[in-house]
Amino acid sequence: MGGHDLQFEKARFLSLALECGFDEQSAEKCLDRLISLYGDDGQDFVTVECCGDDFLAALAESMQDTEDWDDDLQVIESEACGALSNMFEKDDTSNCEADNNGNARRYINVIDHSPEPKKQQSWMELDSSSDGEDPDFCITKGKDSVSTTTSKRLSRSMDCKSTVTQGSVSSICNKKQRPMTQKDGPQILSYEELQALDDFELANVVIFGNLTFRPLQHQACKASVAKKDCFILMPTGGGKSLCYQLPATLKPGVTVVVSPLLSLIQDQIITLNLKFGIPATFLNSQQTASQAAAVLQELRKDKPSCKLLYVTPERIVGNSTFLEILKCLHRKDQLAGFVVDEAHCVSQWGHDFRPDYRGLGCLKQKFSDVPLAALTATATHSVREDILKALRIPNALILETSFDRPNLKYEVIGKTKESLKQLGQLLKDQFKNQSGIVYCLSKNECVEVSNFLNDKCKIKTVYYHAGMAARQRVEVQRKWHTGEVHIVCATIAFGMGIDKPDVRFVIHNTLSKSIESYYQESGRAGRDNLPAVCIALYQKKDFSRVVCMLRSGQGCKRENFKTAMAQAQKMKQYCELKTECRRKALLEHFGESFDRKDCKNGSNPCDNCFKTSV
Ligand SMILES: Nc1ncnc2c1ncn2[C@@H]1O[C@H](COP(=O)(O)OP(=O)(O)OP(=O)(O)O)[C@@H](O)[C@H]1O
Ligand SMILES: [Mg+2]
Repeated sequence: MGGHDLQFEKARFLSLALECGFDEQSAEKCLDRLISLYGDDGQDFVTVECCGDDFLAALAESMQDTEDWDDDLQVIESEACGALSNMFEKDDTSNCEADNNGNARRYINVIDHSPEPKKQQSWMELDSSSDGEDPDFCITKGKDSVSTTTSKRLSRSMDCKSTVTQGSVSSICNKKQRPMTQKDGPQILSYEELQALDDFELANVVIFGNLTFRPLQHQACKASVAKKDCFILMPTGGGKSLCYQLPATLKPGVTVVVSPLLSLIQDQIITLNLKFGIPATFLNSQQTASQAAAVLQELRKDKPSCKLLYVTPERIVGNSTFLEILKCLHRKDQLAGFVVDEAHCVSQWGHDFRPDYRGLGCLKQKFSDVPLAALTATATHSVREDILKALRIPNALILETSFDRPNLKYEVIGKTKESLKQLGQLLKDQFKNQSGIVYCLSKNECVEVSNFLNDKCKIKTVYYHAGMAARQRVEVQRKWHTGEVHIVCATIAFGMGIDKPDVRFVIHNTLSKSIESYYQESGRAGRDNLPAVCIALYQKKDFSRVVCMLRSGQGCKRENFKTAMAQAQKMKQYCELKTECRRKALLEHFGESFDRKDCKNGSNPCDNCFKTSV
């Protein structure tokens, strides 16, 4: 390459760096080092195509970061394990109270998921007063316990006991709750209505407290009981858990659920055992030997009592003891099914690849007749194909709902010079007294943002990141959930297993590292299906910080960095869309075709569609 060409190439490198938000001076220095590294003979290779990524990686490294990235969730994971262990060590009866005969009663929440926006809550009593040996399920009418045809159908396989009084699932008021008024009163299902339900519908009402199914949940339950392999794609908060938890309670035996994080497992185990009364347990590599031994002993019984067993992937892949247990369950006809939750972790092209997930293909290889369900909210077409192949379920029934969340309004706002002031103003103008999350890229950023909002803008906020002590994090979660504080400034550590229905806004103070991450994080808004806003505050400079974070996270693996960069570039493109529909861009990323008119004419058009429609 001649000198002229090198100059030309240098200009291209510099414009690449500027485009990614790096400053010119640092870019020039880094480029000089790169050129000298290749020496005179190797200068032909100094092209953006050959070493653009290496250049960006070196530039990111040279930035002498003071930022404290929050990509190490190990601390939170260890604590989740501790919390889980504690739960199983003490007999938790906090959710129960005694009836007149001294029997423990458990109350569960019934949420009406009718299409009307306002959700109503009522309370239903789970009666566990009869003996525990041979559990039965009965519907009582008035005072007399009448075993109905429906109850017999359910009693064949359910482990939970429930009482539905007055011929209806209705307001058996939880004494711990406020009394109900006419307005927020109970949802009543008449005795006849209950009788008309099929087994799945009845279990959905009685065990899970939902009056209806969401799209595809019923099909997913049916497929599972019919022993079909399934691939379930539903948006964030769409209700994927029910698709395997409900059939697990109906089917004989144990359903083994693979989940990537202990914190997610912790959430599920608590909900299943304490809210729904479904016996569920877990196994993972951080348990003590005696804790694990107790679970294994239970699994070795002829008829284990637990319905769901949660495991992290490393528990399965290459673990011969556990595979033996699975074989033993299988021989006894007690292996009801496998579930791979957050299945995008299987694929290297997904946004959250976990190497151990890749080995889960061994499940179908060893237990070909045991149905496997894979579930995710974020999979592009190629990721989906990759997952089906890796899990060896090429003929799985694909159940897919739209990724669209029509109640979410997507918006990008260019940052001004005083971006924190701008954020404060935005919160005051648009989200006063509303619950929301402000996502930040690093630990120091979330502390800084929270302090600024508190001190300078007089907006009450709290911050959350993985570096805080467990006690503090629990306290932050409590304050936010109870509405004591409306706004959390957090890193991505805040989010796993969060299921707060009334989050009205998610603001990204710094863009996410990929479209998949953005979809997941922004998807925590509006889980109650009411309108909510997802705003990304953007400036080019922030992208260079994302590059620095990716560089620090991917170590020296060139390929990983390259993939991560490609994903981050797409997020950047999303932020830089001038006129195109953001909803369409998000959905098309996941391979879903979408007509822009639906965004324009919908009740929550994205900012670009809103601009062009007025
Ligand atoms: N049929 C239903 N009726 C009413 N509420 C439901 C129904 N199904 C699920 N839900 C509720 O919706 C919320 C989200 O469900 P779930 O956690 O299963 O979502 P998800 O699809 O797994 O989301 P994520 O992708 O974030 O993991 C939960 O609070 C759940 O109780
Ligand atoms: Mg889920």
